[in-house]
Amino acid sequence: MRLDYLTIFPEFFDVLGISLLGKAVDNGIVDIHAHDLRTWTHDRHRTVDDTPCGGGAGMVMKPDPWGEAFDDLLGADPDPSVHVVIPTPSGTPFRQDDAAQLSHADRIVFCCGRYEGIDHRVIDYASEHWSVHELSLGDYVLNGGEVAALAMTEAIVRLVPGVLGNPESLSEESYSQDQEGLLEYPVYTRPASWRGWDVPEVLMSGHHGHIAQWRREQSRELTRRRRPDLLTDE
Ligand SMILES: N#Cc1c(-c2ccc3ccn(Cc4cccnc4)c3c2)n[nH]c1N
Repeated sequence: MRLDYLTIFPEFFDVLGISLLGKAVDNGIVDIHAHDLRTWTHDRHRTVDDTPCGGGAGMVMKPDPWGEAFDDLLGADPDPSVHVVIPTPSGTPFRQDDAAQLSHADRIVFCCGRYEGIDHRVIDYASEHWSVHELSLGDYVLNGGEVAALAMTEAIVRLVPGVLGNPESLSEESYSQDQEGLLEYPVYTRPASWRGWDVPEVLMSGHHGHIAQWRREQSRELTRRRRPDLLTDE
């Protein structure tokens, strides 16, 4: 899987060389390239923004640098197997299903905007050539797309075979299909008693059936309290 990031802050993506994703890069499972969008500017000030047509506060990212970056990175031939991910507050919510689908992609280009966003014609042009996903990390406002791209990257890449040491752990996580899309149950480790708090007895019983039942009940109760929207049968 090749991941490209178009951004005016490429250093944001230096962290991808650390930990699990770093190992995935070292193992050749993932190939990461961060690009400074100003590479595709031609004026002395390396300008990437301009005033919004129709007025309004702030600045909008000019289309030209993005178009020239697309030309260099992707060429002009349409290829639906290339996925262009545009983090945006107006995007559809990024969910585990999106991460799962994108984990099968061979190529993903993240377009990280700043200011008040990217000239919409960039999205229109990209949509004619590649598979475009306008996605939002959540219902809060960030200053740009980089943090969202990092979070989406981790959610996607950890699902790629060979990246996680123990793929079985994926099936027991919150939002995973094996968990019926419920929140994950509380987890514990040693010691059995810590500052007056004990590990639930059932988890120390060695009775796998009782443990599985307790975990299902915990997941449903936690989901009922915190995320009733995830419950389908109530
Ligand atoms: N994904 C995602 C996001 C973003 C986000 C993503 C890209 C950009 C490019 C610029 N801004 C600032 C900005 C602020 C307000 C209005 N319009 C733009 C971005 C915010 N904010 N919140 C999310 N969940």
